[in-house]
Amino acid sequence: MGRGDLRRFHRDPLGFLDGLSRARTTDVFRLPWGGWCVGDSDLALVVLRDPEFNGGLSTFYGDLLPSRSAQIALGHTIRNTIRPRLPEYRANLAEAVAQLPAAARWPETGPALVRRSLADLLLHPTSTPELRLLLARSVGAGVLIRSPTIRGRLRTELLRPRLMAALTREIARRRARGGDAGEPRDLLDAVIGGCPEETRDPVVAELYLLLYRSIVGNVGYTVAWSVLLAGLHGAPGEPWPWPAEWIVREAARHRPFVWMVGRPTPRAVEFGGVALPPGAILSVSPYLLHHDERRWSRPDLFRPERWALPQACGPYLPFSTGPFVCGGAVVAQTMATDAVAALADDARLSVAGAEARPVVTNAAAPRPFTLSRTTRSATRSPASKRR
Ligand code: HEM
Repeated sequence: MGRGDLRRFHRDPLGFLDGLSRARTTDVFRLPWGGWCVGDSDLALVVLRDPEFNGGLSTFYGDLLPSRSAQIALGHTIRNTIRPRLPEYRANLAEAVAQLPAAARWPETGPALVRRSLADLLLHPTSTPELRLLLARSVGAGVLIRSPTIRGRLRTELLRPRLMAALTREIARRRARGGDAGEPRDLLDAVIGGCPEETRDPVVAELYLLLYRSIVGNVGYTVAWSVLLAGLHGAPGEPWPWPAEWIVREAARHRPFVWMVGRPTPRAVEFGGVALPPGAILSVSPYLLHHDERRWSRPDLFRPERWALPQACGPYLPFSTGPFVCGGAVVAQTMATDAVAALADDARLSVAGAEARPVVTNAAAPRPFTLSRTTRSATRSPASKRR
């Protein structure tokens, strides 16, 4: 990518992608950082749904697992481990939200809140203190989302090997002890039990971190987008006028955290007016689909009330679609909605320093902002509280 493009991309990544898509002369256009992007919404859905582009192993797991059936089995195990623990997550959220400072620094507070509310399920308290500490430090250290700065990436390079080594030791320890056949106590037990027995300890560690990132990072940053956008568009000093579920849905439409998903072409194909060699990466951008003016009314506006009529909405894929759709979509939607509801409960929220332009590395995260939260019970006078 040339310097000019790089500058424009950093300044406004989504505007840059919009510009490329508008200027395209074919339905598929070249991305300056490599690969191709599908600009036409119908063709984009074909790429995600057609068996031609979705055979073999999913790009999410890469080659960490030996077969598609092993990938699917692990996804099911993880979802079934988290789902029954959601009431516990909800109860912990209320406590974690109550302990936030009156003015908290976001977006990191999003993942921190999710991590804290799910702490014992992510890693059982009997795990080594070193590993617990390293995982806690992973929030905001480039493990959940790639840092945009060299300094940030250096910090990640220092933390990540230590985290992987501690995880691998914990996995070896648990495997040597032998699992009891009961329910997994935490996500790590679920990953150990949910992948084929011959999977090596360091690979189990990679799989754990991949799923940990999906849960803490993807859900946490989705919560951050939700409060940022609701804060920017709600009336200042007033409670938000929308149900938490609509806010989360609309935030994931307007600013999908996973802004691109890619599929390699299985052979030389002519697609969208372009001749592609085998192995070329065809990317689909949920952002572009969510802003297709032919399929959405005023997609440029953040309008949670559009979700009162979901049947009138256009193609919506924050969790992708087709055979490789997110295995935790329903759980993730519930977790994000619960977190936004807990933050908005009995509170007035206002954002400062917020803007809707993201920072894009491997995903689209909000830029730093502050969220101030005042509970209405705290602002009532002692006399009115007694009444
Ligand atoms: C808001 C939060 C989340 C978002 C936005 C999200 C989004 C996605 C996306 C876009 C994909 C890739 C699909 C593709 O390549 O087409 C994916 C895959 C996946 N996600 Fe999520 N995810 C979230 C949370 C979760 C959670 C909480 C879990 C676990 C409970 C989870 C488990 C998975 C799994 C297992 C896959 C791989 C599916 C497969 O290849 O079989 N995700 N996710």
